[in-house]
Amino acid sequence: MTANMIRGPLDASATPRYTEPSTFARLPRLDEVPGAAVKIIGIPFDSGVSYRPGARFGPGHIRASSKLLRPYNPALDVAPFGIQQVADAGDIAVNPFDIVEALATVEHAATDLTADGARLLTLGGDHTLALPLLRAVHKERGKIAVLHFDAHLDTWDTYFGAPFTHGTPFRRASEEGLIDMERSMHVGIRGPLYGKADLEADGVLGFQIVRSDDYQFDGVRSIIERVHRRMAGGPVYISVDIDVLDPAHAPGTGTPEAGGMTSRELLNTLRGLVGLDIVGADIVEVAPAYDHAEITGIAAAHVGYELLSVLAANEAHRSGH
Ligand SMILES: N=C(N)NCCCC(=O)O
Ligand SMILES: [Zn+2]
Ligand SMILES: [Zn+2]
Repeated sequence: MTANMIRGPLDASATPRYTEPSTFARLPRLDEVPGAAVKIIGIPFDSGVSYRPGARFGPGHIRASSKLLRPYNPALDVAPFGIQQVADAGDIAVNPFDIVEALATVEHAATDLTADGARLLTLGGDHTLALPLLRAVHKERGKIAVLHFDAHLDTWDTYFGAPFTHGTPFRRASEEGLIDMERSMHVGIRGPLYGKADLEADGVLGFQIVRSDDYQFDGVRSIIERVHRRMAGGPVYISVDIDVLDPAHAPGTGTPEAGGMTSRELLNTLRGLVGLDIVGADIVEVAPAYDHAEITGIAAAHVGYELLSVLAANEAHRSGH
């Protein structure tokens, strides 16, 4: 596709920002364009949560909070919607009463949406969704490194005997052999655990941990270097649980933990990922009922914008634009 055929966001000086049904960043819907290299997909599912419900309303809230995003990202000197076609593919309708069925629906929809080689940016929904999204990516690319931003490990075994919950996706994914355990990391971990054994069990799986406190003691640059040392040289899937941010920066989430990173630290970390082979990403656990003044929605929208900017910068580099 040539550059002048690419459709970008609606022009805010011609169509005010608060008109039109919401798509992410006011991008076109997938059915309005011939195809898209990057597809944004909402998954309104929160049947896997252990505490406050409400992340099923995350996709709509993130879209509503993304209307102010502009086409040029000066931090990376890139136009995230101008290098390749990005489109909003709407929502996947999933069964809220049957988690196993919902996960199968997500896996199949993600497989269909990426059959043409497109990459997915998923708006959740709770963190259970990372499992079917990794299953779909694994079918295409084999074992993938996971860069997991979260206050929580999400490698617990079961909750009330249930294997598929928002606290267990990365345990199930590693058992299923989807993850390259030599190259995967949790970033932003903090807060009380059930016991020291949680960390030991996670270490046995093979994740490396960057603690939230490392941001204070080591700084963003050194963490970006750690990520590249660990993850370069193969496919990387990025999963962003919005509770990686401090509740001051993201109150609208189901299992908040004090002592998290700032949105500036997270956005700068994401900008540092240019050059990694990013095969897909998700933003999960946005629960608008606990949000105020769109604080969490705006943070999530900017996380999405930076992820799209990294994909665009990689594509610009690849195609020599
Ligand atoms: N927010 C996510 N994904 N997981 C939190 C699980 C914390 C718990 O119930 O102990
Ligand atoms: Zn979490
Ligand atoms: Zn999580």
